Amino acid sequence: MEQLHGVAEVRERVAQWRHEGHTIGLVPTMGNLHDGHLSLVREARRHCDRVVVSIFVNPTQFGPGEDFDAYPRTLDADAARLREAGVEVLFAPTVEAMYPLGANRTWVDVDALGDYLCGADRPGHFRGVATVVSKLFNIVQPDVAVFGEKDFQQLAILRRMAAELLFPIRLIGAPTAREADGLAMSSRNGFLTETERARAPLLQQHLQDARRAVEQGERDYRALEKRIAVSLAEHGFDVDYVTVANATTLAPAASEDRELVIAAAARLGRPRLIDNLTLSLPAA
Ligand SMILES: Nc1ncnc2c1ncn2[C@@H]1O[C@H](COP(=O)(O)OP(=O)(O)OP(=O)(O)O)[C@@H](O)[C@H]1O
Ligand SMILES: CC(C)(CO)[C@@H](O)C(=O)[O-]
Ligand code: BAL
Repeated sequence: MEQLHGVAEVRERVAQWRHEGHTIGLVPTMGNLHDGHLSLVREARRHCDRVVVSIFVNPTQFGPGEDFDAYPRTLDADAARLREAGVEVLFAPTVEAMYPLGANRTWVDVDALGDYLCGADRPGHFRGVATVVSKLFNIVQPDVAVFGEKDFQQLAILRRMAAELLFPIRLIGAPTAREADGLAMSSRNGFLTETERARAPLLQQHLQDARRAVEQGERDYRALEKRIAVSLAEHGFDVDYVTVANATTLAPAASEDRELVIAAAARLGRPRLIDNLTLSLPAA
């Protein structure tokens, strides 16, 4: 596995691969890799014969007071895992490489989809994500890019961005990898204390309770969201949101919507955890 830090080096390697007739998959990450990330690598491998994983803790998607400085940076351990997984290139750029003119003035901002869920609590977050992913797409120019469904809103925004900006890249969503007790894997789980870690699967369990209620006919989604949020708070979560949303628009679901996503974000001690479930209701 090659470890590249410069934009020009990556472009050169990709040009060589193209010349040799290879297909290229990209898996963008912020590092501190876990089995969820490796499942994205395996998915990329299913579609392409050359895989690039990027590791970049992108400053423009963190708001003031968020954990940019504290975000775990474990490049050597990550590189070892990727080498073992058979990845061809690890692209780990510096901030200067990704933002060559300093403070960024060119932004990719996807309207509307960013207004809900995490977008409401993290203003500017998805603008930072869409901008940096555009830069990565521009550098690597992959055939396929793989993202996790754990970040459901991110995936929806990036799909829209790729379609509207005419990136000739197929975006693939990969299912959320979970610990044995159902907790969605996340780099930030490492910040949980032992007691918090034992409680953390309750987030997923509450989403399953909500899904069961909807399957059994509950259509007062606002009341359901409130019930779930109150119960999470009683279990020690500091809830940002619990939302039953339209899976396409991400707006709060109406009773006639059929494709739903039930999503939540809540702080448990230090980290903010997110999770979601999707649900298709039969035509009314
Ligand atoms: N449990 C998981 N299963 C599948 N994909 C995941 C999982 N966790 C993260 N991903 C995906 O990996 C990619 C990189 O995410 P990232 O590096 O932010 O990891 P993370 O563990 O989500 O970190 P954090 O939650 O602390 O931001 C994203 O596409 C994300 O959706
Ligand atoms: C897609 C991404 C790598 C962009 O920085 C990040 O938002 C993430 O890790 O999900
Ligand atoms: N996986 C989401 C990236 C972030 O929380 O900034």
